[in-house]
Amino acid sequence: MASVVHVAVGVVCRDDGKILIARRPDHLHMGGRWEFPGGKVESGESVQQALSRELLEEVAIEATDLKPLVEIRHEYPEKTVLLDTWQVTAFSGEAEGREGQETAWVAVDELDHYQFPDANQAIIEAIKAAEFSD
Ligand SMILES: Nc1nc2c([nH]c(=O)n2[C@@H]2O[C@H](COP(=O)(O)OP(=O)(O)OP(=O)(O)O)[C@@H](O)[C@H]2O)c(=O)[nH]1
Ligand SMILES: [Mg+2]
Repeated sequence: MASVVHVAVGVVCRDDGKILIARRPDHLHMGGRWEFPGGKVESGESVQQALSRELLEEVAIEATDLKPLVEIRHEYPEKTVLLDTWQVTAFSGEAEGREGQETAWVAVDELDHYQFPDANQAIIEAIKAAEFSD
């Protein structure tokens, strides 16, 4: 059985309710599509540590408060991912694509206008559901 890639994913939420998305570089898996920033959990790291590291490396955001949102397991033809997704409710720093990626702050009801990897539909639904329970 192929192994599952454990990925820490951050839904960074600004005070005005907008969410940070970034465009995946063309040469990567799901290149050209928009994503929530994050990356693979490395051995010896907790998922929170991985997420904090990835947010700083990719979009210059220092997360100061994380809460679990949803875990999505998705099978792509080439690999299976576990998207361990957290809401970043407090952070410091100005978001910028440190790896040259385009970034955008998007209202929840505009997320549907962007093309994400297939696994992300379930994350977007969880974001919409969380909005009403806050
Ligand atoms: N970061 C992130 N990855 C996602 C999302 N949705 C999704 O299917 N993935 C998949 O999760 C996998 C791992 O994410 P990644 O490429 O960001 O990993 P990483 O930052 O550690 O990259 P690296 O391996 O180049 O160092 C990729 O196959 C990617 O396509 C998402 O919203 N955010
Ligand atoms: Mg990444």
